[in-house]
Amino acid sequence: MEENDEDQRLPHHRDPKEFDMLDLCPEKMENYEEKLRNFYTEHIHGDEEIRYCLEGSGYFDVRDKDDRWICIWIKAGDLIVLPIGIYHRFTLDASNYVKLRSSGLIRIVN
Ligand SMILES: CSCCC(=O)C(=O)O
Repeated sequence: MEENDEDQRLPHHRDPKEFDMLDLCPEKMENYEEKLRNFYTEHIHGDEEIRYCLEGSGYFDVRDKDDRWICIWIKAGDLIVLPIGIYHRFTLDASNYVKLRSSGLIRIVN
């Protein structure tokens, strides 16, 4: 096994060094439109996804076991944990702004 392979199996989200901030608004983010489009395209990750909302708000849509969308509105003070293998997407609400603390290493697998 390559050293890198082993790294891929570590629970990155548990390492405080791996956390970063995501300031999602047109003024603060390069390629804002493209990022938003990507976030709203249904996808899953090879890691659990943990997001803590510091400011603003937005919607996570997650698929239930019958493939129906469940819409989760997150606001400042909310924490969301998406287990590995949960199809999801994200978009802003009318506030048009969200600031999230997030796990830094995310591997999009689809
Ligand atoms: C804007 S935070 C959530 C975006 C997302 O779906 C992801 O990072 O996988």
